[in-house]
Amino acid sequence: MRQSKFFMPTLKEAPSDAVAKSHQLMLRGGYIRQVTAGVYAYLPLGYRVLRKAENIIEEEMNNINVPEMIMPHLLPATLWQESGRYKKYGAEMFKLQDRHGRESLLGPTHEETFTEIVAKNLKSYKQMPLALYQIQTKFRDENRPRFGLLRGREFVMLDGYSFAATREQLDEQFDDQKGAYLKIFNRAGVTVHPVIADSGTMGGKNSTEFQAPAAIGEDTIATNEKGTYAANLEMAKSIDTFKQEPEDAKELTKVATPGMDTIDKLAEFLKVPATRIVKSILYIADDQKVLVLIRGDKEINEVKLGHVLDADEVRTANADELVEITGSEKGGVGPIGADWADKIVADETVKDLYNVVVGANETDYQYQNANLNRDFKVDEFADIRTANEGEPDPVDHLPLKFTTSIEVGHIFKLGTYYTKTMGADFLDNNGKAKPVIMGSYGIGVTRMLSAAVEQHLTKNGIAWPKEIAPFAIHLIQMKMKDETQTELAEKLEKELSTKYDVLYDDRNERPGVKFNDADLVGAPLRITIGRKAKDGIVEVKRPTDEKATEISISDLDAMITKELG
Ligand SMILES: O=C(C[C@@H]1CCCCN1)Cn1cnc2cc(Cl)c(F)cc2c1=O
Ligand SMILES: [Mg+2]
Repeated sequence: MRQSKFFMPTLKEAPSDAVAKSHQLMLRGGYIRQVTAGVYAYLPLGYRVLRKAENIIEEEMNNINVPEMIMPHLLPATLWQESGRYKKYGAEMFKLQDRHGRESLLGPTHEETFTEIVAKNLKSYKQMPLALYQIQTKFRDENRPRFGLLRGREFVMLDGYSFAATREQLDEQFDDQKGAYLKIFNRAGVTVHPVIADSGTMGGKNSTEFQAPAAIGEDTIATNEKGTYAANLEMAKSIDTFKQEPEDAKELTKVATPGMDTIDKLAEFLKVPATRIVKSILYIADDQKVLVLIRGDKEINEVKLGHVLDADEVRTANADELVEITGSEKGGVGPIGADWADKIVADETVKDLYNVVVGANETDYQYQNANLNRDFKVDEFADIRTANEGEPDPVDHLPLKFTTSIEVGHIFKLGTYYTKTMGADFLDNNGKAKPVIMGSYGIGVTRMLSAAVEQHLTKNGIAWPKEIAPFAIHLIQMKMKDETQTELAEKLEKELSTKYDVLYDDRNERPGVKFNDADLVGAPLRITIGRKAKDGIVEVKRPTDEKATEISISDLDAMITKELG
């Protein structure tokens, strides 16, 4: 490809609102251009990378016998009303009306569509297990699109769906997909950890996320050094190492603690450790008042709490509700005499405590020497705490390490939620009607490209992993008027193009411009044809090399084969 013909508008500086490095580089390198908030055009350089990633996906899906298809982007609301999800997603769903006033939407994901078009056509167990996938543009009206392709409002997703007659078949399909995903990320040069993840509103208990470590990531994962435990912090479990020596129950006493509205202040004021304080937070779960207790040195994990409460909406009571319901402001709420609570849920760490401090349900008053069962009850104990870095993991009891990461994939064992609500039954081998069992699987393809850049930054640009690099070889000629250089450059372009994607920088630009642009293209191998062409010498450089090295033409092929395969 001649660079003089390759539309690649580079920028010296990225716009100030681009904060993520991958966003800055994709703008500066002319990979993408924003059309409107969170919506991008993929220019030739960006599109080449996108197509390479999609090709890897197509090969790996082929390898597990999962055929590709594509669903419409424009969907009827009726489909989502049938599954009961139309009203569940608010502003994030792109809704529109067609000319006949029919409610429609731009697909944010396609569980309903695959249930309608595929699951409803599977009448016999003999037709399963079956899986299909698409690489398709999704629309989600993110409130704050940011970081370029990391969080856009229109993005490319690989989404696949599996259909099974039995749980065992689903388990197998899930493992096949997980294996294929690990190969896809590996070939795309994106380091990922498969982690235990929250299934959110998708039903089913556990799902697996593929998390790519990167400083810009919005997620945190907890892993141990042996790699035998990895979970999204929303779900991570840790062993509580604190043990309080048993004590005789002392007399319950009420104490004034004016202005002590944080655990640290309270601990200081009463001269007790935070582990002798039990925090009480009032939650409104759907319409239930749930008092949640946790030891003073721990934090409530609201995703875990949500699983325990099994409610659609879980939120903390606001200041007014707090006073109205409990009679106390924040910090003074407690479990003693809390008859207003529909339920009292406590983290497991509250169980083996003696003579603790709890709110007296009166602003600025606490009880000391409160004891479980004598002074207050707990309806349910559960792990609702956020794990802390350094605490032992639940598998090998090794210290948990936290890593900031980007969610680039998420796979779910959906079960029968969609097929039950939308009526996709099949006849099993006993002729009994049963709902098809589904799985759904996804990779954020455009997000994955940004993750690849975040993981392969160089001082002045990108070091693309070779399988998704926009070009494998970047030929740079120093002086376009030099006949010898042109002759060699054109010879190399012709020969190398038979085996590799070659970008030949034939522009009349100064060397500095050419090299700066080459840093942004980030091809695994840069070959410079300059003064020494007449001696049969060129320079080669990888994006991660500090500087170029000279090599004679006769050694070039062997070096390229070693470098690029
Ligand atoms: O998309 C998934 C689950 C899996 C992920 C892998 C590929 C198949 N889908 C979860 N999710 C996320 N955001 C959404 C936003 C809107 Cl507006 C919506 F209507 C639905 C969803 C939604 O269902
Ligand atoms: Mg997810």
